[in-house]
Amino acid sequence: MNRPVIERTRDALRARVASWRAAGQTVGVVPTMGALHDGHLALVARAKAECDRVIVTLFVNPKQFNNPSDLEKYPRTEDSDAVKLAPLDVDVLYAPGVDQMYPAGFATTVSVAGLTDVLCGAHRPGHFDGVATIVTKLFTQTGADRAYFGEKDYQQLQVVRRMATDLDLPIAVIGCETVREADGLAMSSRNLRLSPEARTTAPALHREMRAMVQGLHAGRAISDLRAEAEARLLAEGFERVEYFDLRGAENLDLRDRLTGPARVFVAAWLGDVRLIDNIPA
Ligand SMILES: Nc1ncnc2c1ncn2[C@@H]1O[C@H](COP(=O)(O)OP(=O)(O)OP(=O)(O)O)[C@@H](O)[C@H]1O
Ligand SMILES: CC(C)(CO)[C@@H](O)C(=O)[O-]
Ligand code: BAL
Repeated sequence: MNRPVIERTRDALRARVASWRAAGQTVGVVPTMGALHDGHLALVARAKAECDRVIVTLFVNPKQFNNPSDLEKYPRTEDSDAVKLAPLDVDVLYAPGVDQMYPAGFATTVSVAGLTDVLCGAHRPGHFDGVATIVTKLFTQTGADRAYFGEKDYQQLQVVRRMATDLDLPIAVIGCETVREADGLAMSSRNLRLSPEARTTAPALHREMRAMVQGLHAGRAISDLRAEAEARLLAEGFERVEYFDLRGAENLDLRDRLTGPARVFVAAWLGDVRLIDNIPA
């Protein structure tokens, strides 16, 4: 039970990884923006089980925030994050400053076409360019063999897989199931910003996704199911539903019926918090 060593610079991180490599050890990385919860810790536990050494990264990446107020309000809890990682014996918490990741003159963007045009990509302009750019840097800086991402951010997982394949990055991208609260709400750092009342409303999102999947299996039309789900969410106190779609699990192509592997995806605003979730259909 040790708090992880905290590294702040790419060069110090690389020196440490080089010493592990010299000893023939494998390295796993879990990229995060901090405010750690049990969803993150499940990724870390899986990495620990599969790799000799584990790096958790903590960087609130300004380039992926399309909304300045969202960036400003993003929870920052590095000290308690380090405490939460101690029982998992994580080797390094890599928490670089913005100057390490985006030094003066930084001018490169990694952009994945197609997959990023839909769902969150359509509603958060520039978001996935910011994610793909920073994840590319985290992969090259850590030199990890395996990287762990949650299915809660399913579109992100697919974008990162595409990017790693297309750029021949020598790293395996592993997707891990969404960890939920007992009432079905997907764990998320942004849940910390829900008012107590909004927190009691939030599990409706998961309930409505399950109702949608049940309805689809019963042969009902997606347009009717979507209209009913949206009406119920608005009646329960959600301000706005951004999308509520059935899409192919790999290419995220829009579907109007169940054919092959597919998932239901939702994004909705509750107060000033944007919640996203998805489940297999
Ligand atoms: N409930 C969860 N179950 C499994 N993985 C998760 C869960 N929540 C987040 N993750 C994963 O943890 C990694 C880091 O995510 P991040 O730090 O953005 O946390 P988050 O809870 O998703 O925060 P946000 O509120 O920004 O969505 C991502 O790969 C993300 O998919
Ligand atoms: C992958 C990630 C750490 C990149 O900043 C972020 O998008 C996240 O926390 O899911
Ligand atoms: N969990 C995905 C990161 C973001 O919403 O910016």
